[in-house]
Amino acid sequence: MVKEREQLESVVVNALQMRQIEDRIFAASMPVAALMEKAAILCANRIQQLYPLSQISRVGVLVGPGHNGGDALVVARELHLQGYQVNVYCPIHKLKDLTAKHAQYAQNLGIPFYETLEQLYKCELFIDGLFGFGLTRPLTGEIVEDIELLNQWSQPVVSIDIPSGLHTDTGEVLGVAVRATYSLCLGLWKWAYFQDQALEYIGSAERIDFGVPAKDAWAVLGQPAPVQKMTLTLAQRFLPLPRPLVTHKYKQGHLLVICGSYRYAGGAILTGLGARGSGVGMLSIAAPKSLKPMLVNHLPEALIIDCPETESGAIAELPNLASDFNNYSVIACGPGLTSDAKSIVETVLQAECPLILDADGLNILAQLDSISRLRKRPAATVLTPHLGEFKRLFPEIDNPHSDRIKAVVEASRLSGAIILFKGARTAIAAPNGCVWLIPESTPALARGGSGDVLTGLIGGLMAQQVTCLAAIEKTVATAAWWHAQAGIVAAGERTELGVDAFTLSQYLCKVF
Ligand SMILES: NC(=O)C1=CN([C@@H]2O[C@H](COP(=O)(O)OP(=O)(O)OC[C@H]3O[C@@H](n4cnc5c(N)ncnc54)[C@H](OP(=O)(O)O)[C@@H]3O)[C@@H](O)[C@H]2O)[C@@H](O)CC1
Ligand SMILES: Nc1ncnc2c1ncn2[C@@H]1O[C@H](COP(=O)(O)OP(=O)(O)O)[C@@H](O)[C@H]1O
Ligand SMILES: [K+]
Repeated sequence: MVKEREQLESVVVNALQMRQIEDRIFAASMPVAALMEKAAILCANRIQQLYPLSQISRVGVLVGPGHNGGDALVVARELHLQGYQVNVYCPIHKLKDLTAKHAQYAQNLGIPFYETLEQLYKCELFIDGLFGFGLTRPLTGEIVEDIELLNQWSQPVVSIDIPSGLHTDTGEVLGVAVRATYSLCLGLWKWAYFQDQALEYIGSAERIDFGVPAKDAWAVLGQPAPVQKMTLTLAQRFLPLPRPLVTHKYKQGHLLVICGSYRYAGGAILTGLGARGSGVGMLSIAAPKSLKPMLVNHLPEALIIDCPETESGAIAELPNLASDFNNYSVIACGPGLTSDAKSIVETVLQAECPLILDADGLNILAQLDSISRLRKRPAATVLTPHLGEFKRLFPEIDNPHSDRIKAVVEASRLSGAIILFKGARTAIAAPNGCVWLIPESTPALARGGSGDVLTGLIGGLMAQQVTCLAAIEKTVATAAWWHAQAGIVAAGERTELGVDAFTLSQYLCKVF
């Protein structure tokens, strides 16, 4: 049972799936009112922990017409019974039956209901129960003005299930949305919590586990669930630890990194440092020959393969390497190559081992119009685009930022590759339909070179796990989670301004 609850923590659903799971619970005779009571009492308890009566007393509760409003009224009732001064604002008068019952009871308890939001301006805390996952069309009219007013005020806001006005799946703002301090996601994590465009509305995210039966979740989603968030427990499970006692360097994976140019020399170092952080057994770096002294200086453990250079200082060719690709477990190619290294990417695409393409590797892939070739490769390909690279690679996918989860799934389907779509909430999709979401990160990582560290880390982890390649996407997601956590730990110690890419690489070893 414990394991099942733990598994449910990593499940991420869309509104339709949540509705289907809920319908199964109700069909099995759970009373709707009892489920609401359970979920909302847990919310009330959490709100009291966050904002104890000793610190605030006056609470404004915003109640919508559906069951999100019903939840809010249960919270209002409980806080009132605990001694908070609760004021309710219920802008839409036509309520669903259960919500109307709770409104009636709250009024009978003597909780005051007000006609305008302005009348609640003295409240020290707001509970947002206007709309939950039932919101599908844009908000209009007075409610828009109410939410705009609430957003202008400085009091904390706790949103129940999701900030009102956000689309549960895409995280899109439907006209206007509440900017929450905390969002208490009910039951199972919803997609919006992992969509970049929703983040500034969600505030701190918490899940309220009201006991969704695992069998209902698996019946709707299948098992394992197709969309999951990475957790510490899972990341630890997917790491190549413990190492076997009897092993040697080549058994711990041999990563070949192909990167750098005279112009972008640092990209080669940072990718190498990311690989170093992964614990990979052997690291080889193919780079323009003029970079060799510098690379040896920074990465004495790496084998540097010095390559002839173009006039512009890019790698001109890979000496003897093309025939030797079989010596490597994995190849990571791209950071700092410049667009002059086209032939290198062409050559690397012929390698028979798993391949990670990043940065200029991706731009060249787009220029070569070679996405369709990836499917013919005998081993897995991992592409790690940020939004700009994503658009160049997949021009047929409209507005990928407007639903990053859908976009990454589509990109993986189109290319047959594992796609890691970088962002504030990085999303990873595999051709088998599995999606992994990275639940937290830090804007400290929005700095040149942090992606290079990630490429090395992914490559190094994959190289160590090359024997279980059925689950490459798990390894890629573990690397992305690790990278984000290193950023969080580093920013915690050094502020968000203190996490340059080199520093980030030094924090990788502090995460686990
Ligand atoms: N899942 C679970 O396990 C549990 C779920 N629970 C809770 O139920 C919530 C879902 O409840 P819900 O289905 O009643 O929908 P909700 O989000 O309250 O809003 C729908 C209402 O808004 C209305 N409406 C829609 N758009 C509108 C617009 N633009 N402008 C104005 N009105 C608009 C719409 O009206 P209609 O479309 O019918 O005209 C309808 O009346 C969920 O988020 C969670 O909090 C918990 O109680 C227990 C466990
Ligand atoms: N606002 C943000 N919040 C969290 N992580 C971010 C944010 N912006 C960027 N990142 C992360 O930083 C890395 C940047 O990679 P990339 O854009 O390739 O940079 P570079 O090419 O300069 O190395 C990615 O892993 C991305 O997910
Ligand atoms: K809400």
